[in-house]
Amino acid sequence: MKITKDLYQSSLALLTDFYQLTMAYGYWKSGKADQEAVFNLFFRKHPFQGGFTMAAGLEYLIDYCENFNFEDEDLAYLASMKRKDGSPMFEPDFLKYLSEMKFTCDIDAVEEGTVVFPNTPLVRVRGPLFQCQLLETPLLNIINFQTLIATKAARINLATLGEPIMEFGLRRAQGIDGALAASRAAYIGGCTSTSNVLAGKLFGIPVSGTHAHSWIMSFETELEAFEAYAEAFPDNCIFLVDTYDTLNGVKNAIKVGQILRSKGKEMLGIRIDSGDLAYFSNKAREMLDEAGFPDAKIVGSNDLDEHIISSLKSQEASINVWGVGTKLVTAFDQPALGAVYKLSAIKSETGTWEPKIKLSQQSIKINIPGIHNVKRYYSNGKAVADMIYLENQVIDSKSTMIIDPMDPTHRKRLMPAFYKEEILLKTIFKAGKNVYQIPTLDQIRDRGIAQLESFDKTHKRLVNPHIYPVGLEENLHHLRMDLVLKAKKLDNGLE
Ligand SMILES: Nc1ncnc2c1ncn2[C@@H]1O[C@H](COP(=O)(O)OP(=O)(O)OP(=O)(O)O)[C@@H](O)[C@H]1O
Ligand SMILES: O=P(O)(O)OC[C@H]1O[C@H](OP(=O)(O)OP(=O)(O)O)[C@H](O)[C@@H]1O
Ligand SMILES: O=C(O)c1cccnc1
Ligand SMILES: [Mg+2]
Repeated sequence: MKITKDLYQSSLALLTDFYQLTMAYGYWKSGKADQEAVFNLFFRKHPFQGGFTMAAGLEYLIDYCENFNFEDEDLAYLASMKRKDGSPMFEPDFLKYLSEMKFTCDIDAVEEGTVVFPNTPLVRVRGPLFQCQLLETPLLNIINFQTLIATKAARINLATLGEPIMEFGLRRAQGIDGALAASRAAYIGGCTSTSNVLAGKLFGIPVSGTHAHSWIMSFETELEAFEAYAEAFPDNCIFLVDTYDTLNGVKNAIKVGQILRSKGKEMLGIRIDSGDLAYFSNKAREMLDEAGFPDAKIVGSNDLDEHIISSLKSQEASINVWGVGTKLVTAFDQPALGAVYKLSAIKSETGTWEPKIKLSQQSIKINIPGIHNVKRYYSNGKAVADMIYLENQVIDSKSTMIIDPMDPTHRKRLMPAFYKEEILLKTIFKAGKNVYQIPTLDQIRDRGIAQLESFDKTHKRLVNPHIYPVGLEENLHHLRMDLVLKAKKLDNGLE
C-alpha cells in the first residue's frame, strides 16, 4: 500500500512541525546539515496504566521514508513563506538543497506486533542530522497513535480471553485518517474484523457487521425486519434484538432462525446493544439453547472496553463475540502514548561518535546516550528481561547485570548463556534502501498474539500489573552516569 500516494494524493514531506524546517534550515546554514547523528524513538510509561505496550505503525513509517522527498508543489509553498520583514522565510539555495535531498538514513526498528517497554528504542534513525530532524514529527505521529491503539486492542483481546472482537469504531474515530490507522492497529492488536469497509479494501482486514436499530424501525414489526434481513442475507444473520423489548426480540430471532433452518440455512446469532448485558445475554442463551440454537452466537456491544468486558466475564455473561467501537479507536481513557524522539549520539568532525545526554530535574527524562540496541532474553519460552546495550559492546555470556535506568539501586543479574536471546531492533533501511521484507497484516497480528503469550500473565494484568525487568547493560549505565555527572559539573561552571 502506498499511504502517501493512495490516500492523500500528495507528498507528505510537509507533514512535519514548522520548527523541524527552521532547524533544518539552520543546520544547512551553519554547515551541519550532513553531520551524522543518531536519534531514538521511545516512550516513558505504558499507556492505560498497563504492564505492556504493543508496537505498531512501522509499515506506515517505511512508506513515509520511501516517499520522503520534496516535490515542486511543496517547494513552491515553502518559497511562498515570508519573514516578518517580507523577505523569504527560506533562501532559494536551501530550497534547491531540499529539492535534491535523497533519503539516506539507516533505520532500525522493532517489528510491528512486538511487545515493548518504557525507555527502550522502538525506532533508531541514523543519518544526516538534517534528515533525522525532519523525520521526528511524522515518525512520532505514526508510531504514537498506532502503538497506542494496538495496545488498547491487545488489552481488550486479553479481556475477551481471545474471543472474537468486531471493531466498530469508524463513526466515533478521530477523523478519517485516525479511523483508518485505528482499524489497522486494532487488527494488529487482536481484533478479528472491522466494520470500516475502506480499511478492509486498503489493508485486507476482514470486514463484518450486523445491522442497526434503524433497520428494525423502518419496518412495521421487528419480526418483519428480521424476516426481510434473512431474505437478503440468509447466511449472515445476526439479529439486533434490543430495539423494543430484548427478550421478545430473542423470541423473534428464534422464529426467523427456525424459518432459516427450514430452508437449510443457519442463523449466526443475535446482538444485544443495551441494558444489563450480563442479565440479557444469560437469558438469551437459555432461550436460544432451549429452542435448539446452542451454536448461535451472542454479540454484545455498547460502550465496551477492557474493564467492562472483564466485569462481564466475571459475571459469567454469555456473550461470545464482542463489538467494540468508541473506546477502542479513541484509546479511552488515554488519548496519546507520549513517545519522544531524542538525539543520542553525534559524529564529531574527527569522525568519532559522541554520545549525547539531556539533563532533566526528573531522572525519568534523562535520555540514554550512545548507539544502542535491545536484547530480550527468554527462558523456557518466557521473556525474562530486556537489556539495553551499546551496540558494539561484547556481553559477558556467563553473568551480566542490568540496571534500572530510573533507579540505579534496582538491578538484576542475568546469565545470558542459559537464555535464548532476540535482538529487538531489526534493520529496516540501510543508507536509505529498504532491506526489510514487510510482513502481511495477518503475520503481524500473529506475531502480536505470540509475543504476548511469551510474557507472564502477571505483566498482562489490566490493573496494577507486575513490572517487567528492563535495564541498562553495566557499561551503558556507567557511560550514562559519567555523562550526567560531567554535564552537571559543566552546568555548575565547575569544569
Ligand atoms: N452487567 C453489566 N456490568 C457492567 N457493565 C455493564 C453491564 N451491562 C451493561 N454494562 C455497561 O453499562 C453501560 C450502560 O450504558 P447506558 O447507561 O448508556 O445504558 P444503555 O443500556 O446503553 O441505555 P440505552 O437504552 O439508552 O441504550 C454500557 O457501557 C454497558 O457496556
Ligand atoms: O458502543 P461502541 O463501542 O462505540 O460500538 C459501536 C456502537 O455504535 C452503534 O450504535 P450507536 O452508538 O451509534 O447508537 P446507539 O448507542 O444508540 O445504539 C452500535 O450499536 C454500537 O452501540
Ligand atoms: O455492524 C454493526 O453491528 C455495527 C457497525 C458499526 C457500529 N456499530 C455496529
Ligand atoms: Mg452507543
